[in-house]
Amino acid sequence: MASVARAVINATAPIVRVERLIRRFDGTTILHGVDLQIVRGEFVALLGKSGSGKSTILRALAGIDEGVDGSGRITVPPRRSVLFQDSRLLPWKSVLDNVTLGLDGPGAKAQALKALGEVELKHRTDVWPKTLSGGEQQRVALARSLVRNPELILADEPFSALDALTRIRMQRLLLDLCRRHQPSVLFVTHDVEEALRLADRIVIITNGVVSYDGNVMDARDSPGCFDHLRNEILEHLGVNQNPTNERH
Ligand SMILES: Nc1ncnc2c1ncn2[C@@H]1O[C@H](COP(=O)(O)OP(=O)(O)OP(=O)(O)O)[C@@H](O)[C@H]1O
Repeated sequence: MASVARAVINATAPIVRVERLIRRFDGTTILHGVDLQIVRGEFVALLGKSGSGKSTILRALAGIDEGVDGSGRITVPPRRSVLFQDSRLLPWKSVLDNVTLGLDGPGAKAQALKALGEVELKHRTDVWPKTLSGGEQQRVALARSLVRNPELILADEPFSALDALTRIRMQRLLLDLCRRHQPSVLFVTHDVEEALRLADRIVIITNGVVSYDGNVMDARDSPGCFDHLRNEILEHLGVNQNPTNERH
C-alpha cells in the first residue's frame, strides 16, 4: 500500500516550477510574472502570439539566458534536454559521434545505437549530418536527447521547418517516445492543431502572463470537442474565425 501511495504522490508532484518570472529586454518588460507548473510525465504545449515571450520562457528553463535582466524563481530537474527548430548537429562529427557527444563510459556507444534505433536511424550512424534530410537530422537530435534520459524536454518549435508529412511523422514519433520514456515536455509551437495533437495541457502567454491554462487530453479523441477547443484557442490567440472562408 505504501508504495502505491508514493507513486500517486510522485505522479502529481510538479517537476517544473516557475514563479513570478519577469524578463526585460532593452527596458521593455516581456514577461510580467509568469507562473507555471509541470508534473512528471506531462506534455505541455506553450502557445502565444509572435513575440509574446515563449522562447524567453524556454530559455530561462533551459538555463541559457544568463545575464538577462529579470527575476523569478525556477525549479527544474537536473537532466534536461533542448530541441530547437534546427537540429544543431555538429557538421564535422558523424551521426553516432553527435549522439554520444559528451557521454562518458563504456556503455555510451551502445546507448547511442539503441537511441538511434528508436528513431529508426540505426543504418545511418556513420554518415555526416549534411547527408541527412531535415526530418532525419531532427530524429538524430531526438536520439541525442533520449540518450541523456531527460526528465524534462524543452522543445522550441522543433518541427516547424519540416514539410507537412514529415512533421506528422515526427509528431507520432515524439508521442511514441514520450509514452515509452515518460519525460515531462514543454513544447513551444505556433500550430494550434499540433498542440492539440501532442499535448496533455495547453498554456497561452498573453501580455507577459499566463492567460489560458487548460487540460486538453480528453478533447483529442472526440472530433466535436477537438474542433470546439481549436476554435476556442484560436479565438484566445486573437485569430478571428470566419466560417465563410473555411474550406472542408
Ligand atoms: N536577447 C534578446 N535581446 C533583445 N530582445 C530580445 C531578446 N530575446 C528576446 N527578445 C525580445 O523579446 C520578445 C519575446 O521574444 P521571444 O523570442 O521569447 O518570443 P516568442 O513568443 O518566442 O516569439 P516567436 O513566436 O515569434 O518565436 C521579442 O520582442 C524579442 O524581440
